[in-house]
Amino acid sequence: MYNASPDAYKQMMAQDSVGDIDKPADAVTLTFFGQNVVTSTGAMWKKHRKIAAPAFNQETYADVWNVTASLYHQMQSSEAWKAGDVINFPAFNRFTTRMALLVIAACGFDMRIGWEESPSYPGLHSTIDQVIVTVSSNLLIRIVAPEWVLSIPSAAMRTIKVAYADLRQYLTAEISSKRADVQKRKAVGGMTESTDRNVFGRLVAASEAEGSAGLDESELMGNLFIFLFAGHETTAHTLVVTLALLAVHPEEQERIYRHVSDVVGDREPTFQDFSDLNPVLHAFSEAMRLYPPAYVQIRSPTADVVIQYNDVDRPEITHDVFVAKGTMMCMDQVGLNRNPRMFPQPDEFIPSRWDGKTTDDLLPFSFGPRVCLGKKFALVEAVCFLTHLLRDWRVEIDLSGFASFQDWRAEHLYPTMGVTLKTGDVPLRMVKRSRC
Ligand code: HEM
Repeated sequence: MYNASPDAYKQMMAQDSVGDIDKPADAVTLTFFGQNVVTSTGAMWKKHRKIAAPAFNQETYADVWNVTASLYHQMQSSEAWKAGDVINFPAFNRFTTRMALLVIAACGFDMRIGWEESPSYPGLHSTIDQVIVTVSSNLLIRIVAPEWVLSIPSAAMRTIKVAYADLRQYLTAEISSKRADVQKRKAVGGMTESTDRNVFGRLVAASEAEGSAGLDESELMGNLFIFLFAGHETTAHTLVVTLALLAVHPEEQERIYRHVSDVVGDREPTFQDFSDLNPVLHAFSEAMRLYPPAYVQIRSPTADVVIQYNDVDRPEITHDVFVAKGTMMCMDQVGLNRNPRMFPQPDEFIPSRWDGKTTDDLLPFSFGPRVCLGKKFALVEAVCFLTHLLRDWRVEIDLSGFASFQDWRAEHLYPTMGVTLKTGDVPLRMVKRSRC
């Protein structure tokens, strides 16, 4: 059964894993490093969520802002950004991917890698940032292909196989070093460090706990992997799409620029500004509505359920839909987010449609008890990055060779559906604003 009704989606997801709706076990595929908070169901999911959730707090979000801002400034000082006042980037998504990866590495794992650094670790075949990018950009092969496919003697398969082995080796070494660190502090009765409270610290500590509250080694590994992956791909793609859509809607971009200038003037934007930067947030939300990265959620009722929806022509009338136990439900995020009943002119980029709405209305992050754990993390990172960039640069696209924006969009913003929904390389032109 396909669902593109936001009302029905909210009703179903409100019961997700706590009522009569659950993830069907055979629809879950990201378990090759071990069960984790995304893949597990029932009591196991509750345990994983309880362990990881406290790591997502105001202290973390302030860190996300500061790390993103610092990486932005480092990026600005790098060679690629010194090419002049007008710079053409053939694949701007590489910048947003690197940004999002380094932010989750720093704020989730305390791996503080500079913009131009590529740390290598003993025994790994490439630098750790390359390893993570190779692993996450080849997830689909890993999911759909049987294990033996990785042994096919081809350079591509070897690269993937080696990257997976390297990531496992790296995470194992990081776990040992974190454990040794915590033990040392405990032995001298020392205080816990703030890094013990980030998601990595909490997961490692939980792996030391005994009984049903603890994580076994495979669950620990599974969660570390999922946070690295979920924590960067989705944000990176939405960021580049936001910039491309603002490039073809210069009036929206100018509105944001004026707002940012009014709020922060010439000073450095800070985390305290976050709640005053709604136009930036709304541009990101609107891009995510049009291109929802997690484009489908599969659910199945564990008992017969009844869903209500309002009549299309007479919304005051409610209909019941009976959904039998075991029905496979495909929650279609593209359909939900382009449903004209909730989003008039659904295919248009209209950031102001989010004015007066709350982030509960942002269905691309899901809804209910299993709403995305990294939602605010992603929003803070996005608002910080976009605020800095759009204040310093005007973003444009090069339409030469294209009859219209539609043609450009069909070529460069064509979504492909792999593990997440993403586009190919997005070429963008940056034109320096006079204040920098
Ligand atoms: C634009 C960015 C993001 C989008 C659109 C997004 C979207 C989603 C969606 C739709 C789900 C529900 C999936 C399902 O139930 O089948 C989800 C779950 C999750 N996300 Fe995100 N996500 C984003 C960023 C992040 C970040 C930055 C992190 C971590 C730092 C993260 C961590 C998680 C986790 C751990 C879950 C599982 C929650 C649970 O099942 O209890 N996400 N995300």
